[in-house]
Amino acid sequence: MAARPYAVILGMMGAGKTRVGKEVAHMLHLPFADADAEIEREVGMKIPAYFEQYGEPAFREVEADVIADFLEGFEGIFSLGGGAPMTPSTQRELSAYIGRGGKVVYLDADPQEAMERANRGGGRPMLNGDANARWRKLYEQRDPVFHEVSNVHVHTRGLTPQGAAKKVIDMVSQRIVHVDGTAIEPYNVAIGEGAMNRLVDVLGTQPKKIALIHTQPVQRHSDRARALLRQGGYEVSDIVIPDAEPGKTIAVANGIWERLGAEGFTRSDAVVGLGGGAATDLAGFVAATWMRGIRYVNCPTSLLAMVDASTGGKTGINTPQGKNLVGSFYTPAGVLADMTTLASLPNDIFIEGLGEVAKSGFIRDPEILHILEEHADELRNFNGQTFLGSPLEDVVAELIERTVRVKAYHVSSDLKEKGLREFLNYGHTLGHAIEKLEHFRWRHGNAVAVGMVYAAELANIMGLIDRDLVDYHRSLLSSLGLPTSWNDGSFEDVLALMHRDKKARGNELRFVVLDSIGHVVHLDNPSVDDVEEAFRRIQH
Ligand SMILES: NC(=O)c1ccc[n+]([C@@H]2O[C@H](COP(=O)([O-])OP(=O)(O)OC[C@H]3O[C@@H](n4cnc5c(N)ncnc54)[C@H](O)[C@@H]3O)[C@@H](O)[C@H]2O)c1
Ligand SMILES: O=C(O)C(=O)C[C@@H](O)[C@H](O)[C@H](O)COP(=O)(O)O
Repeated sequence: MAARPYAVILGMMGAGKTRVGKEVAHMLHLPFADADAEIEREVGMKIPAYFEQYGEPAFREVEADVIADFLEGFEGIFSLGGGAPMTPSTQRELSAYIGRGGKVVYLDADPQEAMERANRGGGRPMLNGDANARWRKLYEQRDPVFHEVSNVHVHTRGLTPQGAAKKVIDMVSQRIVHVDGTAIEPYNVAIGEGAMNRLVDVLGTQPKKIALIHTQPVQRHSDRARALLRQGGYEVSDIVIPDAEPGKTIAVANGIWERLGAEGFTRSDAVVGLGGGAATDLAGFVAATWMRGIRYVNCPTSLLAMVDASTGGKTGINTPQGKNLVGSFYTPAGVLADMTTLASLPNDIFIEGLGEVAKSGFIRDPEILHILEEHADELRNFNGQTFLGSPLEDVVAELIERTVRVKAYHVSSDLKEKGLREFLNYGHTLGHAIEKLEHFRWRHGNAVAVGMVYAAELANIMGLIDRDLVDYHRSLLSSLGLPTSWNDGSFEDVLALMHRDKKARGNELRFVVLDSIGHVVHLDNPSVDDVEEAFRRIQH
C-alpha cells in the first residue's frame, strides 16, 4: 500500500494547526510537516513575499502541488495552510486520501482565540486590512468547506495544545463504520476511546433540549455525556430508567413521554440513549414515538450494545406477550461506541456480548471466528480495570468494527426485515424463548449462544451441515465462557413462544440456519418432530 500521512490537519488561521500538529507528532513519535514551510522551501522565499511578487493564484498552484506530493508519500502528521482546502484540486486529493483510509482533521478552535492567535505574529497576507473582519469573512466561506472535506472534526475550545493533541489522537484512532442504504438516513458508528466526544457534532445545532436516558450502573459515563452536552450549550434532562430488561417496558416509556411533555420537548429536540442494549432500545423507542419521531444518538456502553443493539434502528420494548414485540424501525443519527466505558463493564456482561459477535462470524464473517479462537482465553478473562491500553483493546476494537460491518451489511438493504435482515436473527428464535421463560434472568447474549447451538443442531437434522460444524459451535462458544445447553423449560412452552417469534408466518415456524460456515439460509416450516429433536439435543 502507498505511504500516506497518519493524519492531515486543516483549520482556520490561528486554529493551532502547526502547534497542535507538532504535539500530535511528538506524542506518536512521527515526523511532522507543515505545508507552508514546505512551500517556502520549494519556492525559496517567504510566503508574504511570494504573494506580493506572484499573487494568490500562483501561490495556490504551488501549494496544491506540494500538498498532492505529501498526500502521496509522507508518513507523518501533515498540516495545511488555512486556505489550501479551498482549491478544487486539493479537495479532490483530500477526498482520494480519505478514500485510501486517510484521516483529515478539521481543527475547529474558538473564533475569538483563533483570531487573537492569527493576529499575534503578523505576516499573514490574507489578513491584510481589518484583520478580525477579514478573519470572520474567511471563516464564513471556509467553515462549510472544511466540514465537507474533513472526516474528523475536533473542537479545541478551552483546550491546551497538549489536550487538543490528545483529542486529535483519540479521534483519529477511532474506527468508523458508515451505515447507509435504502430508506436509511446515513450515519456513522464511531468506535474507540473518546468516541463520545463527538456527541455535540452528531446532535447538531438544531436541538435545544436533550433527554439523556440512561441507567444507574453507567452513571459515571452519563455524567461525562451530560458535561459534554452542557458544554455544547444544550439544556439537558437527565432521565434514569430501571436497569436492564425492567427498563424496557411501556410504563417506563410512558413516564418519559410525561416528562418530555412537561418539559416542553419539541420535534427539533433530541434523545441520547446511553447504556446497555436495553437502555438504547428503550431510548430509541421513545425517540421514535415522541411527536412521531425525533433525532436520537446512541452511546452504547456494553459490548453487546456496541456490536449490535445500538446500530440498525430496531427499537422497542418487551410486553407480557414476549420479547421486543412492540417497537419501531427507527434509525439513529449516530452511534458513539466509546471504548473507555468498557473499563467498568463486568466480566459476565462482556462475555455475553461475545455471543452476538460469534453470531456475526457464523453468518457472514468467519475471520471473526478466527479472532475469537485465537484470543479466547484473554476474552474470557476480560477485566475492565486492566483493559484500556492493553493488547486486548485492539482485538476488541477489531471485533466490534467487524461485527458492526456485518450488521450494517444486512440493515442497509433491508431496514424493515423483509428477508436478508432476518439472518441477523440467527440463534434468536430459541434465544428469545429462553429469555422469556427465564423471566429475563438469563442474559440475551447467553440465550442467543444456546439458540445458535440449537439452530446448528436443527440444520444438522435437516442435512444442511455436518456434525463437525455443530461441534465447532459448542467448542468455540464454550471456550469463550458462553453456555451451550439449557434444561429448564418444556418443549411445549418453547414451541408456543417460537410461534410468536417475529419471523413466524401464520402458523408456520421460520428459522435461520447455516448451510456452511459464513453462509445462512431460511428454514421454513420444519416438522415439529425435527424442531423437538433439536431441542432434545441442547438439553445436557
Ligand atoms: N435493537 C437491537 O438490534 C438489539 C440487538 C441486540 C440486543 N438487543 C437488546 O439489547 C439488550 C441486551 O443488551 P445488554 O447485553 O447490553 O444488556 P443490558 O442493557 O441489560 O446491560 C447489561 C447490564 O450491564 C450494565 N452495563 C452496561 N454497560 C456498562 C458499563 N460500561 N459498565 C457497567 N455496567 C454496564 C447495564 O446497566 C446492565 O446492568 C436486550 O434487551 C436485547 O433484546 C437489541
Ligand atoms: O438487528 C437485527 O435485525 C437483529 O435481529 C439483531 C439481533 O441480534 C437482536 O437481538 C435484535 O434485538 C432481535 O430483534 P427481534 O426483532 O428478533 O426482536
